[in-house]
Amino acid sequence: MSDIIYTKVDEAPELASASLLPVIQRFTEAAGVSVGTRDISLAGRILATFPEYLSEDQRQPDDLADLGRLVKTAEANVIKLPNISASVPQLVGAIKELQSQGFSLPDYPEAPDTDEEKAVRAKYDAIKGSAVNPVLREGNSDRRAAKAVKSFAQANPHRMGEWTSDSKTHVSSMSGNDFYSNETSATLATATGAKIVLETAAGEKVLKEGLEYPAGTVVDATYMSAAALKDFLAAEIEKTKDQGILFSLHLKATMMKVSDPILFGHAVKAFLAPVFDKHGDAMAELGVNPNSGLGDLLARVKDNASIMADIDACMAERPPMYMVDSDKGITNLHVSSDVIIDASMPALIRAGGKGWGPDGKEADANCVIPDNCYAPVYDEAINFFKENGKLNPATAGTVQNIGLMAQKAEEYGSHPTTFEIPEAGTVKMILDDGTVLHQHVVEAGDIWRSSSARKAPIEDWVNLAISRQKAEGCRAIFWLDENRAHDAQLIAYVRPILEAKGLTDTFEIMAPREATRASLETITKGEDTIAITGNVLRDYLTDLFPILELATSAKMLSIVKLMNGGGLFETGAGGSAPKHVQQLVEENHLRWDSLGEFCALGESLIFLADAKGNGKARILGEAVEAATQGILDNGRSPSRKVGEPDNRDSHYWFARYWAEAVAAQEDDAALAAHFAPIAEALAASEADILSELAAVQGPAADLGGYYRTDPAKTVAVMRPSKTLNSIIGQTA
Ligand SMILES: NC(=O)C1=CN([C@@H]2O[C@H](COP(=O)(O)OP(=O)(O)OC[C@H]3O[C@@H](n4cnc5c(N)ncnc54)[C@H](OP(=O)(O)O)[C@@H]3O)[C@@H](O)[C@H]2O)C=CC1
Ligand SMILES: O=C(O)CCC(=O)C(=O)O
Ligand SMILES: [Mg+2]
Repeated sequence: MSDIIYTKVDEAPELASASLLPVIQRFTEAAGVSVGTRDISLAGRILATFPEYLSEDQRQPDDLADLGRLVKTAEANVIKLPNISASVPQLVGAIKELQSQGFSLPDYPEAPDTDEEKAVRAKYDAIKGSAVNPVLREGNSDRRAAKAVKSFAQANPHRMGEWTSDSKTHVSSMSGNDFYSNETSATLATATGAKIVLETAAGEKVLKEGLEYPAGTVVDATYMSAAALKDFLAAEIEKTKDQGILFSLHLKATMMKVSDPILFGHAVKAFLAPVFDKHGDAMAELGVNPNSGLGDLLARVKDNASIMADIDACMAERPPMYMVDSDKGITNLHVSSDVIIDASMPALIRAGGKGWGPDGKEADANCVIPDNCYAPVYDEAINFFKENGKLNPATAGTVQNIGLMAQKAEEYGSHPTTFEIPEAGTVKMILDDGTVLHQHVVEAGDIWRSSSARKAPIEDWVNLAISRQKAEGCRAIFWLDENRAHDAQLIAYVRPILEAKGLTDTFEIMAPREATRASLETITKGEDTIAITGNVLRDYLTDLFPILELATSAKMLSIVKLMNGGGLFETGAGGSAPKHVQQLVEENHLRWDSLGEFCALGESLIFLADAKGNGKARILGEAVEAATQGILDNGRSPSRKVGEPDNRDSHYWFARYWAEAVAAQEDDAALAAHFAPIAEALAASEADILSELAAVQGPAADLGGYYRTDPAKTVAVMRPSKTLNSIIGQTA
């Protein structure tokens, strides 16, 4: 096993790796540190799942399972880049591409019938959505902007859209019968097994059995009423039209992979309600599944003139929709994975409450976020900016995050314990001793979910928050709502730990709405605060605040202190930026910023130095920090425009600053001597390297695939400088 594992992923970060990883492997070799890879890409995970369909030489090991074991050991040192959490259209796209590349994989069974089809579907469904992060995250999360990154953002503030008090942008959520209002929660006194059943007039149907919870686990259950959701969506569509603003829906269908595609499907149905009323049967025959989005729907009905005419007539009556890409006519309801609330809401807030309309112009929007668990965060942020005007990134303090996520804590909606209820009845969670822990009376179509958080991760999270607050000395708030069932159980864990340590006055506990306001007030004053949150708010806030403070979450330091002693270093807090790949393919310019990778690499090397007593690794790690500073100080980050320096140029500068920093240090003369000629060669060849890199920009680039690019073509595109390659050498 290599000392450090660098994950192979998809899209923009994977392209960046083709250029950056050879530098990392070459430089770390000098400290006796090996950097290997494990494939967690969507394509790689698909291939690893179906060996029986592949020839011997096409088969791939199950690297995710391997990493899942590694992160439970003290030896783990993993640099984790963002990977695709696939929606169904993305999964189907990846399968088609792999089939076209000669992998005879089975099709994704849309409506599985035979036992074989059902088995294939179950395997594909396990790959869907957020299937990687919950396996690797065997620790809680510590996300913040490194000091250098925050200072740089203050000295070079990005443009922010203006907020005015008359903005019509607002958040709309259900008035009840949602996950928030129906939640029940309990902490288990002893370890137990459990099952989930649906009792109907016809008898008992087991939804899930074999659940096992250790003592102290907080177990919740709740449901959203489909009828209430339907009424809510219909009313919001009308209200949006009356207000003359854009209709927008914000969900996280990738991470909440069971619940949120269903909510998304309800919105598609509500928007096209008259069309579904009239043509429902014909559309079902054409294979339309509203959960797959408007894009898939249109592709299936395009040859039916009568349905198309009714769709056009319906859309003409509807409010304009918030667009993902107005040039290409891609709406908010086209593909569920295109609108990811953690990125979409902050982008809209950063823009002064504006979204793009179908006419390509900016407009105010109704931000529909059906459930009330976390919608108040965005609602209050919008209220705050309407009252106070936009945030000033030059003077704003920072909101750091300590997030509960270890051992699949609070994996709402992505759980194997989330169900779309097939028929009316009572859902019960029954413990092994017969106790009914939770029960809800439900109707057909309601979405019922249970999630849990174990005792050890909760205690670890509170202790991590205590140590981070001690290190920073700033305000620290537990974002917990005492009126919410689940949060009340967590508060019962938090208070005694704080009391026992005499820290009750050091920490505040506030509901998300109040905590949002308090945090915005704090950073507006130029002060810092730590948001100590559950898993979903960890996700939401580590995009919201970075996007306001730094323009992007790509620059975040994202450390997962694994509970068994290892380290997992995530890069940034954002995703895999599909738009960046598109630009590279069209005009050979990659605007992906690898600052997240640089930060993670520095942390990983210093962690390795501590864990293995490797002094050379520490020197390399400290030099990475100096190089990252150099990138910022000298403005070497990628530009967004073709013809200007891109990701590849930034890697050249990173390699050069890194080599120069090692060559300049005096603690290890041998290491300095090893790096001096590399630094000199990089400096001496600056003009040649930069002109070789610049020469390739402009024309289209061929990667030989999207989900599984051709390795040789990718290297040719991402390493176009012969001079740089001769200094760095080949990938190990
Ligand atoms: N941890 C993980 O594994 C995560 C995976 N994802 C996955 O990523 C995909 C895309 O998600 P999406 O929500 O659109 O989020 P992204 O974070 O990929 O994109 C939002 C926007 O942020 C900017 N951005 C993000 N990263 C960088 C970077 N390194 N350098 C420069 N700009 C950056 C880009 O803005 P611009 O276009 O203006 O340049 C981008 O379009 C999905 O498949 C999703 O499932 C999402 C979140 C986390
Ligand atoms: O796992 C995912 O799909 C997304 C994770 C994410 O957005 C995050 O951790 O910030
Ligand atoms: Mg996120």
